[in-house]
Amino acid sequence: MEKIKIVIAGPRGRMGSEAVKLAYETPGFELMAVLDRKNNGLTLGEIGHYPLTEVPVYSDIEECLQAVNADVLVDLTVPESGMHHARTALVHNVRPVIGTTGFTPEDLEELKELSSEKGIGCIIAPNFAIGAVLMMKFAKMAAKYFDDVEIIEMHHDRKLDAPSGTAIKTAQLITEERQPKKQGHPEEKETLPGARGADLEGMRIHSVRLPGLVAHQEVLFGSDGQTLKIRHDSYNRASFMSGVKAAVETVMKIDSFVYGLENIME
Ligand SMILES: NC(=O)C1=CN([C@@H]2O[C@H](COP(=O)(O)OP(=O)(O)OC[C@H]3O[C@@H](n4cnc5c(N)ncnc54)[C@H](O)[C@@H]3O)[C@@H](O)[C@H]2O)C=CC1
Ligand SMILES: O=C(O)C1=N[C@H](C(=O)O)C[C@H](O)C1
Repeated sequence: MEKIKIVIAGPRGRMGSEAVKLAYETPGFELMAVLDRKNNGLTLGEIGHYPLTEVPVYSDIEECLQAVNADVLVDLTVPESGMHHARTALVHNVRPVIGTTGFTPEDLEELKELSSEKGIGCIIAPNFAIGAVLMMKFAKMAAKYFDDVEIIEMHHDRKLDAPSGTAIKTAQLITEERQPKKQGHPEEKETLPGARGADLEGMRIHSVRLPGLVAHQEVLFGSDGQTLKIRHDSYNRASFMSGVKAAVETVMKIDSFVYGLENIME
């Protein structure tokens, strides 16, 4: 079987470096190039710790995709670059697998349209960890029975976006079951702004940032006399890699836009 030819954006990052390892170690994958903000013209071997002396580094995606024959672009960067990379990949008929979070609803709509115009797969995955995807599915199930819910996401303090992509996706899945409802006391007042967290249709989302954390989330449901807590913890970035692998394999087989790994899990 032919190998899946991959370009990875963000190879020096916490996630990108794990993804490089995955692409390098997976027999069915071939790492064709990486996209880095700097180091254009060098090789991956020269900028990282890998014996990948043949893999070229590009700083410009247009130049990269013209020079390299790729099937899939994996992006693990920042929202502005991620969006530019995903859009450009689709234009070049390269299938995006995007783990970068912080996209706006308009960004997602644009990628959905472009993917449909091109008739090729595009996967946006706010969380690649199987446990986190299950947490989101369970939260959606529970929302059918509980009207009151608060999401507490906890991440390392190098994270740029808040709330996390996972928290937003969880909240969106919950809204598919829950009617909008203002939670808490009808006359509650914040004496310190932000104390009650972000508000999505009346449900509250809280973002904790601390050194020492990796990626954690609790979904707390409450009703008369009982609470239900659904929690997921990622203790390292390797926890995301089986999901990245599954997304790369799946994006080759689909011809549509997918937002969230729960949509491709069997
Ligand atoms: N979907 C998922 O399961 C997960 C998603 N993430 C998301 O992935 C993204 C990256 O996270 P981390 O690896 O922790 O961040 P990081 O800060 O460690 O890495 C980001 C990398 O992107 C690079 N970069 C920025 N602009 C670039 C450009 N134009 N071209 C090429 N590279 C560029 C930076 O130099 C940096 O090395 C974030 O949006 C984060 O929220 C993180 C963990 C899991
Ligand atoms: O930045 C991170 O670390 C993570 N980002 C993703 C998100 O925003 O949900 C996924 C995971 O939580 C780790």
